Amino acid sequence: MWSAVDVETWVSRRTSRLDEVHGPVQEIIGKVKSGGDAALIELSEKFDKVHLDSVAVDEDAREAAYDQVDAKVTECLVEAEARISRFHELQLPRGLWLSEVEPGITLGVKTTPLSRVGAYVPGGRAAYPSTALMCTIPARIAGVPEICCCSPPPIQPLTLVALDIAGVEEIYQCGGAQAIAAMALGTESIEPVEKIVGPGNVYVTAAKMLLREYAEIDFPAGPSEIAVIADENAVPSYVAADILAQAEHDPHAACVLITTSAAFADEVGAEIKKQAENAPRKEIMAQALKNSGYILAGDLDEAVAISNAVAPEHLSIQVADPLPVLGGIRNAGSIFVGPYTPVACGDYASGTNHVLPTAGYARQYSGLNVHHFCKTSSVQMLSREGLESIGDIIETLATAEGLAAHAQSVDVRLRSAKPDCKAPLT
Ligand SMILES: NC(=O)c1ccc[n+]([C@@H]2O[C@H](COP(=O)([O-])OP(=O)(O)OC[C@H]3O[C@@H](n4cnc5c(N)ncnc54)[C@H](O)[C@@H]3O)[C@@H](O)[C@H]2O)c1
Ligand SMILES: N[C@H](CO)Cc1c[nH]c[nH+]1
Ligand SMILES: [Zn+2]
Repeated sequence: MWSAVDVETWVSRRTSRLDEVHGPVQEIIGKVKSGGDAALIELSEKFDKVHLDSVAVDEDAREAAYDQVDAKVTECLVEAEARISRFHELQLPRGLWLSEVEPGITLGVKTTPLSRVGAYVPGGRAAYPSTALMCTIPARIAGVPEICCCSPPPIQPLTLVALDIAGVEEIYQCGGAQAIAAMALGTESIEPVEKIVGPGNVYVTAAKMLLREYAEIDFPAGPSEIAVIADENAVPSYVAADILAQAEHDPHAACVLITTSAAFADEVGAEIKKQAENAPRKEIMAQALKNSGYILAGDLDEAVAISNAVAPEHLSIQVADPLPVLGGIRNAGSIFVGPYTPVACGDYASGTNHVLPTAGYARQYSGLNVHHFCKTSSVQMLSREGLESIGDIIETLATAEGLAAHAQSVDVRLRSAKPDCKAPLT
């Protein structure tokens, strides 16, 4: 169950799964496109075994959910909300900045929140109130005025409470690829959104990838993963615990230990066996551990190179001198340094976001943050002096491209008599 794996096999196995479900997911998308709400209700019966009269969740259901949630859990969700908000507020870009880069030429950037976004909160194998917070708080902080959320039926009271704490009022009970299709294409009840964020299983992720023509997405965020870089100074029981924490999410979760010590790899294997024995989700863990294992590295530089090739969702660094290792990391969704930083800190309560790219996509994507919910427009303001200083460049290049009207738009200003108009900021 715990054995050595080689990098190439491990990396290639993880990226191949989305193609396998393209057929069924296309079929689901087609049904939602033609059938709207009725298709959502039919697909919920088929995949979630739940009969719905309507997909929309009303305010009464949101309020009633509090009675079904332990008060201490609600309290902790409120605490987590505050910490997640604090970290994401630090990311807020300036609404507008302007800078005079040379006399008469002022350039800048105007940042605008998206108008309407959809958050997918998974709910198949576990309730994910923490993900409800992670998906929606950055959107709220960015200033998105309309945030809607879909989660599989029957929607979990925990998810409703978390969404209420995050300030989300537009909620639908609808899961899987059909939820993504509904948010991207729209139905009678659900207005289409500009962008869809949030993790999910392989059906959810495949639908997000296939519907990018209709709605922008965050990134593929599928079954959870962890890579641990450890030397012989690390604590085997801590490393095993972090591996099992991600393994319990999904049979397709994948965990890899990259270590410089074969003896340490064996100790972690023994700990995994011991800790998994009585774990409530041991069957899921056992499946996930089939996708997992260890890689022996000659030294920490090699371990870093292997980790960068893997590009894990979560990277835990458990070595005596972690900062040089951290410095070498190029590809990782979220990084956890030192023995007292379990990945669960970022999953729930430190404040960082746990919606992260999986399957090697940390190579090109960043984890969810406030910038995912903003777009920028560049801004420029030139005075006559500014235009004079670059007019010749514009006219020469426009003429070289055969675009005389471009050249004329400069010429008409500089060669004609100065009209009675005033440039801003002059
Ligand atoms: N990467 C991240 O940021 C992150 C964060 C949290 C959770 N996760 C991951 O999210 C995933 C959640 O998965 P889940 O399954 O628990 O919940 P989910 O909400 O993603 O999926 C459940 C839905 O899948 C659909 N479905 C199930 N079987 C199907 C089938 N045969 N054909 C078509 N559709 C089908 C159903 O409609 C159901 O509503 C886990 O893999 C977990 O590891 C990832
Ligand atoms: N580890 C998950 C991301 O892969 C996030 C999560 C939610 N709840 C617990 N963990
Ligand atoms: Zn987790």
